[in-house]
Amino acid sequence: MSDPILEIQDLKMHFPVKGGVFSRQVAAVKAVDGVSFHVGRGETLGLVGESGCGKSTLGKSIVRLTMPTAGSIRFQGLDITRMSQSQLRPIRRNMQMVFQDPAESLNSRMSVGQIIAEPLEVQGIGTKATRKDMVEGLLDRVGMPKSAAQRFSFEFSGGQRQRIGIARALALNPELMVLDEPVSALDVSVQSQVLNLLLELQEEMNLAYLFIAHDLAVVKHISDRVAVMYLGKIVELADADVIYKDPKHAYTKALISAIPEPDPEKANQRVHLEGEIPSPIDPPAGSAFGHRIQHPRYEETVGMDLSLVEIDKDHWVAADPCCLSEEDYAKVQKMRAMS
Ligand SMILES: Nc1ncnc2c1ncn2[C@@H]1O[C@H](COP(=O)(O)OP(=O)(O)OP(=O)(O)O)[C@@H](O)[C@H]1O
Repeated sequence: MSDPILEIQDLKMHFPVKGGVFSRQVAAVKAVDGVSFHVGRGETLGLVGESGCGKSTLGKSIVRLTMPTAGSIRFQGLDITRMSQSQLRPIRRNMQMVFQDPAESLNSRMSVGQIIAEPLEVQGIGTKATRKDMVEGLLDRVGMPKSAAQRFSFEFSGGQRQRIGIARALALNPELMVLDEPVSALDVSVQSQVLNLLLELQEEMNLAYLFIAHDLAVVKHISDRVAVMYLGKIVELADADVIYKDPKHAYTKALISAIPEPDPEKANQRVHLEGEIPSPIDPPAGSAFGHRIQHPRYEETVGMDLSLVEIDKDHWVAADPCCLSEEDYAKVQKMRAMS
């Protein structure tokens, strides 16, 4: 394993739900509910799961756009979980976030040059003249002409706007980028161009990526490891090729089978995801996926420890009898007893 740049331990982000005449907290949305993982230097960890499972909330907590409810975030060995905004300022140089919708995340009243130069200005880097050179260098790095600096982001296509967003995130020479569905809003042909750009930049700058996506197809080519998230928790985590070739969890298997398959015979073997995702306000007491698929062993899982167990080397899966084959569940129990 490469040296971890980011270590997340039992992270929780619960949003209060207020009600009644006194607007008191009556419940909580458990958007992220006890997540642990690490990202190595220069590594890409893909984070996948359906809409609403807590991926964006997790990404925003990691770059501390929100203050997590519990758990810890260590970045470059420093505990940043409860740091104030002023303490975070020097750290933000090294960790940046790129958002899904380039149109929304780029200020339409600023020129592209101003957008890219803004983080440099905030950090007090360079003079106006040197920042101009830096902006041109950054545009060149993401495959855009220097002349783009004088124009506005809305004058560009979706793919070009995402390149501008990436140039802005690169301005401070970060070591970690949290990429929240950076290609989901783009056409398939443009997606692969932006993914290739991210791969090139990673190689050049030894960048680490936390790459968030809602389907496994997008993260397949870019990730070293993949974490699968369901209702605020990680249910499986392993090397990318292991996740695709030997998935253990029923939810991972369902996500894999949703990847478009040109071979009609294989396409027929699709596992359809049935039922509704349970609410993160009132999650099931037992297996959240078992509850969704109305698994006959669901009741057994109420109050059970369903946390991750290392079933094979570096392959972690939730110890959930509703979601594993009998053989894998027996193995998981054995591994847990041994640890
Ligand atoms: N500020 C907030 N206040 C209350 N609930 C929130 C807030 N932000 C997110 N949530 C809820 O937390 C849950 C997780 O949302 P989140 O956006 O993190 O999921 P996601 O997996 O990124 O989904 P998507 O891909 O649709 O963005 C959802 O139920 C959402 O409604």
